[in-house]
Amino acid sequence: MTRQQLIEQIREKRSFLCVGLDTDLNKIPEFLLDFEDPIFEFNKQIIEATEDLCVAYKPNSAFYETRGVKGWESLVKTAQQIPNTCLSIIDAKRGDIGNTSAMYASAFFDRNLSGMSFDAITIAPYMGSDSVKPFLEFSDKWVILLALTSNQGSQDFQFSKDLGDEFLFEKVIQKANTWGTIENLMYVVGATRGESFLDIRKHAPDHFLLVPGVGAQGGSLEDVCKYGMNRDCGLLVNASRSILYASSGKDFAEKAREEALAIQKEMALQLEKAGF
Ligand SMILES: O=C(O)c1cc(=O)[nH]c(=O)n1[C@@H]1O[C@H](COP(=O)(O)O)[C@@H](O)[C@H]1O
Repeated sequence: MTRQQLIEQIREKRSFLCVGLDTDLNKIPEFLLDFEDPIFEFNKQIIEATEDLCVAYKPNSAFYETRGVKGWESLVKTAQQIPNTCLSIIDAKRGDIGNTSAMYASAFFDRNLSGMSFDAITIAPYMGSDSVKPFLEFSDKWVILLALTSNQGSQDFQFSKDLGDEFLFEKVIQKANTWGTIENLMYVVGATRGESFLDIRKHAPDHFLLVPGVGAQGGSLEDVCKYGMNRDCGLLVNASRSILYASSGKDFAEKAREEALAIQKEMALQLEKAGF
């Protein structure tokens, strides 16, 4: 999915919601355990219940890898289930020496090899340009680079100023801006970082930002929009647990839809306010 197509989806659906598919066998409704592939069945019903309300889905690979071969099969089927009106993001946080990154890239981008062809992948920037470039070499694919994460530990390195008068996350963005373009590179910025979006937008005014941390982690959608929205919206706001596990009963998909709808309505207001 291109940047322009993504913007069109946001405009049409009045939403910049990304539903995180962090699907945990211990948290899904018990009756699904009778299905041959409970994780896939859960994802399928969540996708069917929310696809008109969101513009992206983000399975986090950890939740699938933890189940070995079975989990990998659920992930492949889930990837194929994501409609092409939504950006498909694999949250794998990869990055390694060049030839290894090339293997990771084909694992998630090359349908002929792996059965999966995600539109985008999350990448850690720590190993530098040659660890990121193999992902950027795939045409029509996106790298979503960790810039300022939502967790407490982001203080350890990302807010360090040891290299001068700017934070490390600002240096990461400045450098990475030379690796990709606004057409194939996004940054992860946690919703829990409110006013830091002003610093991010100084360095990346036009990039899309993937913003996890609303819902279960307590980030404010209003602040994210106030400080982070640009003229193309420029935001994909992720919620995982608050949507997926809105109910643990038979009505889980319906309740997930209600939760997604509440977020979408707030997003529509914010888009309206921004004249988008
Ligand atoms: O890259 C991510 O998506 C990510 C980055 C970050 O800074 N914080 C963060 O929570 N995430 C992911 O976003 C999702 C958040 O899930 P919930 O807190 O349940 O909405 C999880 O899959 C996290 O791994």
